[in-house]
Amino acid sequence: MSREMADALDNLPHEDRVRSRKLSGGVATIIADATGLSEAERKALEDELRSAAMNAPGVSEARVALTATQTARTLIAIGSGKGGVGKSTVTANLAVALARAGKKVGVIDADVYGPSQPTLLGNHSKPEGRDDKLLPVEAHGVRFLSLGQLVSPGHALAWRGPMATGALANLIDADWGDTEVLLVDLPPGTGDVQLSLIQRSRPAGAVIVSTPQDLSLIDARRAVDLFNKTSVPILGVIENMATYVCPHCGQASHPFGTGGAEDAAAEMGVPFLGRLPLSLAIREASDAGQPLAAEEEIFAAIAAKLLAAVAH
Ligand SMILES: Nc1ncnc2c1ncn2[C@@H]1O[C@H](COP(=O)(O)OP(=O)(O)OP(=O)(O)O)[C@@H](O)[C@H]1O
Repeated sequence: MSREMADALDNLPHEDRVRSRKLSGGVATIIADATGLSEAERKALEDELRSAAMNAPGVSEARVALTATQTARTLIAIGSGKGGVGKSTVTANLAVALARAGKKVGVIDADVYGPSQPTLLGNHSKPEGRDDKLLPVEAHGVRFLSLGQLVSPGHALAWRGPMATGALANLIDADWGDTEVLLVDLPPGTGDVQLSLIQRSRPAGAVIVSTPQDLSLIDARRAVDLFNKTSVPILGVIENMATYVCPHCGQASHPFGTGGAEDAAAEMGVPFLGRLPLSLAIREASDAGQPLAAEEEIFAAIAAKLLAAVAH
């Protein structure tokens, strides 16, 4: 290789990202580090390096390889055995708590029966597409995509297997950029839709949300079984709608019992992450799209436990 050629490849753009360069038989091979870049930025980096290399004397072909193209991202599935236990509410609050703890957080709302994250997170805008990929929208420092954004408002979803899986694939393969933790709000239940969604998204772990009473716990056990069957580790169980404190007299009562989910978690040998009260403030904050307006401390503690669980 002549001195001139070597110099030409020495003057590539994005020097800080170029890890190696080689010129052999007219073929330039450049390896660059694309850590943390979005899909569009990666493409721009690749294009600029290729055209700069092609302009170097003696180069007839340029190959550019990008490393670290996948950000190390932890996908966590949030499931429940049955509907209405507050899985979506817990997901939204947990996401914002994780963001406040300094994590780059995304939420995928895969609830085919009732995608509610746009309401819970208070942002009903539609995601745009770039390079054939969806760009998540943002609210409260959390990026999110919802199946609900893909249809017009008020249209019932209840998609069947292949359609749901296909739509979810678009959400998972979206341009999540440097997102570190991605929570997937699964549809309630343990049927085929859930099974294929779990297999498709291959989460690093799962969290089960349950109310404290027996019937809900039987279903929660089924959800645990489903994750065991698919070899997804259970990161823990969250008990929702436990104690109710009367806003007028301050007396605590337990409409759905209390402690049931903690006992069941112990019996199943899975961690217990925390307990949330049945609270008007949580319901009002959810309806208003203001997650963490209520019970911020409990959600922060659960988020910390969850981060510790995925670190192991
Ligand atoms: N701890 C709580 N205290 C008071 N209300 C709650 C609490 N958790 C959830 N809710 C309310 O319960 C209802 C159901 O919650 P949510 O939609 O999160 O449940 P879900 O398990 O995701 O249900 P589905 O999967 O069937 O949509 C909502 O109106 C929500 O505001």
